[in-house]
Amino acid sequence: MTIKDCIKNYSKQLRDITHIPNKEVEILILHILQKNVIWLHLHYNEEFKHEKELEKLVKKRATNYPMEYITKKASFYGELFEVATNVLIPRPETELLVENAVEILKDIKSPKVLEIGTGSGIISVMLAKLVDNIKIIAVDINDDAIILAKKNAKKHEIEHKIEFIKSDLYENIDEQIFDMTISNPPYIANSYKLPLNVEFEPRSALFGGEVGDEILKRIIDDTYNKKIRYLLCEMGYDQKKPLEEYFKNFDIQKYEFYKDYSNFDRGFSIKFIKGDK
Ligand SMILES: C[S@@+](CC[C@H](N)C(=O)[O-])C[C@H]1O[C@@H](n2cnc3c(N)ncnc32)[C@H](O)[C@@H]1O
Repeated sequence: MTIKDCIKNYSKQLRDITHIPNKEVEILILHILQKNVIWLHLHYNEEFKHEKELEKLVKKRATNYPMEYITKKASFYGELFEVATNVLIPRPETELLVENAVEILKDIKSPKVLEIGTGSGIISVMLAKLVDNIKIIAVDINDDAIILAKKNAKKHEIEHKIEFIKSDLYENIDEQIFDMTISNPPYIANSYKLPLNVEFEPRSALFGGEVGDEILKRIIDDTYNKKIRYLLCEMGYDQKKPLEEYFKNFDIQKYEFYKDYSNFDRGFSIKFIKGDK
């Protein structure tokens, strides 16, 4: 069968799970051949010699298994990152968290940042690439995440700017001064029924407790107690109201919520008044 016929035939099996079945079969073919799109356009009519492998991958994808876990790649902020099973796949809305952080950090000379829940390392790697003289400590409770994040830091040649530590929130971080804590923590309520494709991602990266905002609140408490000036977090679309209420417990100079690309509330930045109450 030619590449063109393979795309036509195998895309039928993906119609129920994606609105771009042809494109996805193309990506799987390119993944098998380790070639790029330009190559594909020049070789559509050639025979495809790896049909068995393609059939296997299409079958897997038809179960809603994420493409990124098959290709082991995801793009974030216009850059390519490695992904791995048992670590959350980067989401485009998290780019807004990075963007907001860069806006604040560009006015701080040699900023020191703590990232909680680094996952694949996308946030810390992008900050390291975009902010001059930055130093970052990035933590996660998941060993696989730490391994992957280190790989991504190396791939982007900024490993000297980030120290990765296995830690439950601030637990293994010794007393030191940070200008900012940034986090995209797990924030979904434990009882929430996940879409099928998300079921393949680690629960520890997604679920934040009975209500969903428990880890977010622990991060707010600890960041305030550590006297860190800025806190930037991603959050669930329905968490603005309860979090705004929670902010009343702290001395805050200013806070702002931001929306995602679909116009849902998606995160916040807090500037604390440093020092004791
Ligand atoms: C929503 S994922 C975010 C991953 C990555 N930063 C991103 O934006 O794609 C949350 C991450 O927090 C980590 N995590 C969950 N609970 C944690 C805790 N108590 N302390 C540190 N990290 C935690 C998870 O392992 C996961 O990697």
